Amino acid sequence: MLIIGIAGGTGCGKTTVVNKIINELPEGEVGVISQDSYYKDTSHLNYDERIKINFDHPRSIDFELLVEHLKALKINTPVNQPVYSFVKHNRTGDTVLTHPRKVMIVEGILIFTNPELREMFDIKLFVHADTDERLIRRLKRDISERGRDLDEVLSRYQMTLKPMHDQFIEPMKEYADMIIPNNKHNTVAIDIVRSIITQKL
Ligand SMILES: Nc1ncnc2c1ncn2[C@@H]1O[C@H](COP(=O)(O)OP(=O)(O)O)[C@@H](O)[C@H]1O
Ligand SMILES: Nc1ccn([C@@H]2O[C@H](COP(=O)(O)O)[C@@H](O)[C@H]2O)c(=O)n1
Repeated sequence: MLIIGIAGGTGCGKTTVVNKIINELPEGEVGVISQDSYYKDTSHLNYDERIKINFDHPRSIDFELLVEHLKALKINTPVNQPVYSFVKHNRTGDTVLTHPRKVMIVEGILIFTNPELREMFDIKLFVHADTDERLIRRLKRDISERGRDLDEVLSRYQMTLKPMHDQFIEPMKEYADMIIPNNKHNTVAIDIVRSIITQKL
């Protein structure tokens, strides 16, 4: 199994890049695990307590479960990926049965911060988009898809997102094998990654 890690700040385009990579590959050959599915369970908290969580800090992620799942997939065992709700700030209780594939892509803002997980990646990619571009994209996406409003996005940005990005995410570029510039849609980089995957299939 080839395991590819794709990191980068919120709104840089990780999900978009992954979808473009897999869209033109044979179905069933490449699997995806999203770090977002592994936000810790917050059922013990009420909604007002949940919205105060710093979701840009590594401690908000259940890395133990993520590593356990990736190890299971490596030995050909399917896993139940949790489903996460950005509206409720919690896991929904549903899971998605995820089968092992020849190539597994793991994507998420903080995936290179955990040494055990980082060591599991055969290839590490970092998607870069400028800070202002990412904020604009995040605003539009969170308002249209994640049940947020302007104030929510901007206050989260100032209070936690930006400081955590500077402290934990940007320094992870150091570990990347390749940085994908994504201020504009980058078809060349996507073709390169797709051809690396195709060689493995
Ligand atoms: N290169 C790009 N140019 C313009 N918009 C983009 C680009 N890449 C992604 N987007 C848009 O930005 C938003 C965030 O992208 P997404 O892939 O969800 O980012 P991430 O997974 O890194 O948070 C989405 O609405 C997506 O359509
Ligand atoms: N309940 C939550 C959980 C996470 N976030 C934000 O999601 C961002 C990471 O996801 P991307 O798809 O954008 O990479 C991260 O910056 C968290 O602030 C949230 O808003 N609410």
